[in-house]
Amino acid sequence: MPRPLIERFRERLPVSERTPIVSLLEGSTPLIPLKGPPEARQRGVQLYAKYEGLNPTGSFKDRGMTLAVSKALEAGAQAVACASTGNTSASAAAYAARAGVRAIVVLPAGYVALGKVAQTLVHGARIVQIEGNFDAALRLVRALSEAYPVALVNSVNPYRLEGQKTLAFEVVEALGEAPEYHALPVGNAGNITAHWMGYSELFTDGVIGKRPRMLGFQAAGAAPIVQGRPVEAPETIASAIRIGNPASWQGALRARDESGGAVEAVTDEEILAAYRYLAAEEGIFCEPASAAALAGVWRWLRAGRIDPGARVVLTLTGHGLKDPGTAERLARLPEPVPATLEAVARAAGLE
Ligand SMILES: Cc1ncc(COP(=O)(O)O)c(/C=C/C(=O)C(=O)O)c1O
Repeated sequence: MPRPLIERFRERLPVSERTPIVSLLEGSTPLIPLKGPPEARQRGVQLYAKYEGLNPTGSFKDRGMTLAVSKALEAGAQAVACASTGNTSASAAAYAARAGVRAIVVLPAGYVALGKVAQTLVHGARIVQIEGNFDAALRLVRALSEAYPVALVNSVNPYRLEGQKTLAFEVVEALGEAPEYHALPVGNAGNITAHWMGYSELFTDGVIGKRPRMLGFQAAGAAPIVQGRPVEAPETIASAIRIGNPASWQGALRARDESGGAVEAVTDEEILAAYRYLAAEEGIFCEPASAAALAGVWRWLRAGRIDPGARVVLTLTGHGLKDPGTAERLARLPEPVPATLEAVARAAGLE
């Protein structure tokens, strides 16, 4: 029976018996062994998908939000606030509803794609659209949290990363030790920072004898860390990582350098090829941003950069249903056929 994430890893989290636990039984997601593309099988490389789309709101954000909202309640907050149209706001809204406090989401007007915030609205969040840009939205949620009993739950909140580091604990539990490589998409870079925190804690405590090489992948049109400078107008089909100036930039560099890993860019075409492969060949439907992890590892495999026999964990950060727009845009319905057995069998490829 899955337990609240905070209960499972209490001794490694900044909580006490005074911390109320706000939980939707997040975490405990499956680590699914993949058949893998030929380039992996030929080299005896075993890929695993850490399927974070199976969290309560459909993304890894729930790991950080359960802790951030629990700590906000402990501190007497009456509301939580963030500036995000994506998975962060959906998760904040769900956990605020669970906790019985208000969720406030501040967004630049015109930025709001209803599909992206529908989940947030259904959970009862209060969306505030401002006449300003994203930076202004971030500045205003910070000001709210300083002037009112409102907890800021963007990824600058340290409790978010503390909660997200638990993914590394679950991988080591499942494999018995750390994988040789751990790949994931990089947007604000909170997640790669948190993964590295988790593995480093276990390494320091002697639970694991080595840490994985961290492979972070950005979209080519939104790759500030790869380019070494902020990207003014980031562009990619992977909307969740369309970020030009990552909040945890330094954390990503630390994970890359201390692990002997890399932060590289993959194209939207490579992302979509990995997105289609995971759904059609492995039965795993993740959102485009998540598929960047496989896109990058696939490129490393083709270049012979993954050691033969290695184990590679891919963090698939969100469920494919979180971005139905992309799935719909790629879908092509075939022409109707006569309602006869012959026509249907032929159309189904049985003849
Ligand atoms: C599915 C999915 N995959 C990857 C990322 C990148 O993680 P970070 O590198 O830790 O930012 C996000 C991030 C989304 C937000 O930042 C937000 O929703 O505000 C995501 O939703």
